[in-house]
Amino acid sequence: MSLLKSYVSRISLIQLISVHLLSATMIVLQAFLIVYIINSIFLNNASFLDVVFYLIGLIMVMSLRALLTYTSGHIGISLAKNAKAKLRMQLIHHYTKQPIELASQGRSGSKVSTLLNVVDQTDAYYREYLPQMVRASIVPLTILIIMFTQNWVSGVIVLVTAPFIPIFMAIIGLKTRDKSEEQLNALSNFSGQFLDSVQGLTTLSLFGRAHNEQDLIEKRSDQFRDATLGVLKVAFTSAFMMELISMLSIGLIALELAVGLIIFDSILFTTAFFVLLLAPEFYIALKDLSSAFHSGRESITAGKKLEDALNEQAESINWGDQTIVSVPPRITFSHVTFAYHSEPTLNNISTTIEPGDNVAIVGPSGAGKTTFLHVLAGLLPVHNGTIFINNLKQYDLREDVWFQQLSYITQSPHVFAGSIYDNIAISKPNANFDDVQQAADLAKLTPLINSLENGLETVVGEGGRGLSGGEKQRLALARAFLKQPSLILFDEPTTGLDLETERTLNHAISTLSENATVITVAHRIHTIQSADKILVMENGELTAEGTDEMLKQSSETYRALLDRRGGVNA
Ligand SMILES: Nc1ncnc2c1ncn2[C@@H]1O[C@H](COP(=O)(O)OP(=O)(O)OP(=O)(O)O)[C@@H](O)[C@H]1O
Repeated sequence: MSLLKSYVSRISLIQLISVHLLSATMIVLQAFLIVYIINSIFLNNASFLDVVFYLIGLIMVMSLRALLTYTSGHIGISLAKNAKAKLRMQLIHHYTKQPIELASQGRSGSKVSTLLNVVDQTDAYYREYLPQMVRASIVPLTILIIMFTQNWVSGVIVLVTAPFIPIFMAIIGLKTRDKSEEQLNALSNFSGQFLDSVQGLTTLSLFGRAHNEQDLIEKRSDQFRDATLGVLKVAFTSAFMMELISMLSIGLIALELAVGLIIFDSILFTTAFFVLLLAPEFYIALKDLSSAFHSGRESITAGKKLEDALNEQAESINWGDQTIVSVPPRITFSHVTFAYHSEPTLNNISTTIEPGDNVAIVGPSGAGKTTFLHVLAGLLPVHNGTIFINNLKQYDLREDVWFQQLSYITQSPHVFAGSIYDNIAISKPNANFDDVQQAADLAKLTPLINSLENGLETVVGEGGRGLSGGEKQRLALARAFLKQPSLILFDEPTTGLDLETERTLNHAISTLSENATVITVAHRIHTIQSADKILVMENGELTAEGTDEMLKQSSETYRALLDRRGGVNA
């Protein structure tokens, strides 16, 4: 609730209050003019000319009322538009700021659903709930005061019956809160299931599970339909109850007025008529509030969900404002520890990597090699200890300065939906066409590009042409050639690449390493043995480091690793 409220500006609130104060005045004026005109024509036998000014006045009041209703709606719509845009920006900012450990936890489908559907559900709060709340706190009160001044008995009837509407609203509100939470969860599950299934369709088909997944999607879709119908059921019951209460109340007022007018002769016709015209206006304002309250409840639930999503916190890195003076930098790990959960994944790691070094990280699966690269890259925060870059604490550096120095070639580089050109240029936004072409050439992408009808402009990624594992690696290399980083982190593909791609990779990395430090999670004997320094990791610890020659003598684990790769005597 407070999140949604925080997007309501004071100016919009003042505008809404002014519009509804004016609107309340118009309602009273309209009833007065109708009573006056009818009384003049039917009881005082006035001519058309006698009342023509009042008629013009009535038309103007009615038009103004319509204009005020439109203005109130317009304020609500622009409030909703601005708030939704800000909410989406806040969410995107939050998601992009999340360290990869948190980013990889949540399902993408549910995040997409939060960003699109849940934000959309807040719409009703600004468009209906808020304007109606303002209206309901001004219009009924004004009418009630006027009624008391005219005929206190009618005022008392309204005062006694009116609380039933908020009481019902509160009961229904409690019921809809659970129902709309149910509906939002069902929608989020449905979206998550659908996106995950589409993304994993190949795997599912290979395991013959596509039909099971289809059934699951159908089940989730049914759950969402049932939850929606549940919400609608409550909404219809609520509308029926509101209608009943207001009809009975207006009937009661009419009866009381009729008794006063006909039997006791204690009330004037004009007063009775005036009160009778105002009574429905009183209940209309409350009924509108009740239906707005219903949509508002859904929005408030959505707001809570958004608040939860925004409050989902993981330790993030607070970067400083220092720059790197000399590149490639000297990198020093001093007692660095990192844990995804309770057990440390990197445990008390200390080592120094000299500028221009070619370092290989080896170790059994799950030893923490990739995590080492993530932590050094600044994608995961160090929990204990410090990484020094040229004697400066890493986090004292400016974030953009640090990432400017870095290229990280993962095992499966991401290909964005866009042209090959855009996918390469992403690493250096101000690059010109020749730079991009040269980078593609150095990464040996040119034969592929030349074989395509649209060349560098060929659309790849989602909605475009697919790329093979080797082609993705070359694309990542082209990004690195374009960027010319001073530090290259490379997670060597474990899957067998064809000889040509492997040769290209070797050649490209050695060209890039002429002006950069290269740290590779290495799987191939050649990479390991040609490294200046090898780090041996086991269970998150750095158990040995040195050259191939040194480690063959001193490290049992290293010998075993080489042995398994058939390279102990290489
Ligand atoms: N996002 C994550 N959340 C929780 N635990 C994780 C996460 N990523 C990795 N781990 C765990 O951390 C440990 C180290 O993983 P890491 O990927 O760094 O190992 P690795 O040495 O690179 O393994 P491999 O050679 O198989 O790629 C593993 O036990 C892994 O299960």
